[in-house]
Amino acid sequence: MPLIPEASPSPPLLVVLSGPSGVGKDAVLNELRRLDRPWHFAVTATTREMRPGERDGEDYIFIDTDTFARMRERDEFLECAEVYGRWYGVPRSQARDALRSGKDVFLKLDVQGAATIRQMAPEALLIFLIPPSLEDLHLRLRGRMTESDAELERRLLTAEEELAQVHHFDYRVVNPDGDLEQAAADIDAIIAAEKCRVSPRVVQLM
Ligand SMILES: Nc1ncnc2c1ncn2[C@@H]1O[C@H](COP(=O)(O)OP(=O)(O)OP(=O)(O)O)[C@@H](O)[C@H]1O
Ligand SMILES: Nc1nc2c(ncn2[C@@H]2O[C@H](COP(=O)(O)O)[C@@H](O)[C@H]2O)c(=O)[nH]1
Repeated sequence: MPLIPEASPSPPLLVVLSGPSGVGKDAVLNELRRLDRPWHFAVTATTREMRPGERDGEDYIFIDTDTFARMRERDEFLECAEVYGRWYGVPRSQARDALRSGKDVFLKLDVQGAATIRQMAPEALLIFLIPPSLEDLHLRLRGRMTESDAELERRLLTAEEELAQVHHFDYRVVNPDGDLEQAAADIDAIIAAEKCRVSPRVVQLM
């Protein structure tokens, strides 16, 4: 009798979407939401100010520095880091509960955050989003009009350092100019391929 291959659903993935500031992580994540897959998009807590058009609890959970520090002391963050002088952290319960319910979980992190997750959960799937060129990245960040000139300069300098870290990731996806659908389709395809692995990634979070 021929063997029947293992056909049970593969375990949920912990997907980190990283890349330099302004490359389009949020824009691509919004595109991915539209695909309506069984995915949970973690909402990060931050101490930075809300930008015009942002919604508390949807784009970020906006909290003050004392509240963040208390949550950090109580070990309530799966990962947290100071980025550009503000604190950002993924609430642990959010990621854990979604994984337990069988959903793949997306985290949007800077490169240092991706490295922390790799150490903590080596089976996490790390995707690095890159711009078609540095010039495109500059134009996107400038065009967003959310940073002062000094802050813009700081983010662009950091971006060059971060782009050199691409080899720490499992996949790199280009976010082509004016074609978010392509970037989202590439990520969707990566996840579909991961679901077909003979030895699937198994993520265990504390
Ligand atoms: N494929 C694209 N083509 C053209 N513009 C884009 C594309 N993707 C994103 N943008 C624009 O680039 C700007 C930065 O995008 P976004 O805020 O999503 O970046 P981000 O990587 O999430 O940044 P940050 O890390 O600072 O949160 C936005 O104005 C967005 O509309
Ligand atoms: N390490 C982490 N980095 C995070 C997290 N949430 C967001 N970020 C990164 O911060 C910068 C700035 O974001 P902005 O919204 O203020 O422009 C960007 O690179 C994000 O990827 C997190 O929970 N941990």
